[in-house]
Amino acid sequence: MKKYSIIVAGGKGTRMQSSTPKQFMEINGLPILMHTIDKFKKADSSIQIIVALPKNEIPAWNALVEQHGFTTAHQVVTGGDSRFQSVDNALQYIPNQNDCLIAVHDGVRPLVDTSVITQSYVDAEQYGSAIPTVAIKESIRRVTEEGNEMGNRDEFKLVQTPQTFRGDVIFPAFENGYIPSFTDDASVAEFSGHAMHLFEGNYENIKITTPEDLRIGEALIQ
Ligand SMILES: Nc1ccn([C@@H]2O[C@H](COP(=O)(O)OP(=O)(O)OP(=O)(O)O)[C@@H](O)[C@H]2O)c(=O)n1
Ligand SMILES: C[C@](O)(CO)[C@H](O)COP(=O)(O)O
Repeated sequence: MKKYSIIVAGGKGTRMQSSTPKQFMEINGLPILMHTIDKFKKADSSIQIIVALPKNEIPAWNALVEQHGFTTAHQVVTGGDSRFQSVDNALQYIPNQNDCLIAVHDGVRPLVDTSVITQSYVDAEQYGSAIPTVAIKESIRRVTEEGNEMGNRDEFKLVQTPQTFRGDVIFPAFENGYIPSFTDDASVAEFSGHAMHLFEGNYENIKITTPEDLRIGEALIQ
């Protein structure tokens, strides 16, 4: 089956509180988004990469590609107002809806392990979906109206990306439309009636969201 990757980088990075979109911020001299794109190329050079960017940031991205001599092949598409919309826009650029595997990955997760990318395609072909998760290491507490109470961490997993799907699962799910409680692609696919297949992610695969995450990224990226 043909493999695609939709790398979503259409956000504003509000929580990073930086004038530069966080996906363009540099770690070890290279924009985060380029580190992320290169992980997919390294995992499997046959993967067709689609990158969703805010419309007004596309010229800046093109300038960065030029500046860094970035040659990894990718198709740039316009993102949307929500992550859902950015994925949905990118899906329109994939022709053979039923005969493909599509990994959706956050542009700001450059620390994904290539073995996790590879595994996600293998598992998605077999199960229809492949969602990387890791166990919670800390204790958790449930916030209630009265205060808070202990929670059972064995009932939860932390969810990462790439979230990978067969075309026959992801396309109909996104056609059902958006509801505000969707936080990822697994929730979209689950809402359309599919059970999600989980597999082991890698702990380093953090989502660079707030300034301290940048320091972790700097320490871990080779
Ligand atoms: N309309 C949107 C919103 C988010 N994303 C992407 O989804 C990923 C995860 O989102 P998040 O970390 O929340 O990024 P931002 O939305 O940019 O950050 P914030 O919520 O702090 O504004 C990021 O790669 C982001 O660029 C996207 O493609 N389109
Ligand atoms: C998709 C995701 O990274 C999985 O953990 C996460 O749900 C994105 O959340 P955000 O609030 O849109 O960053």
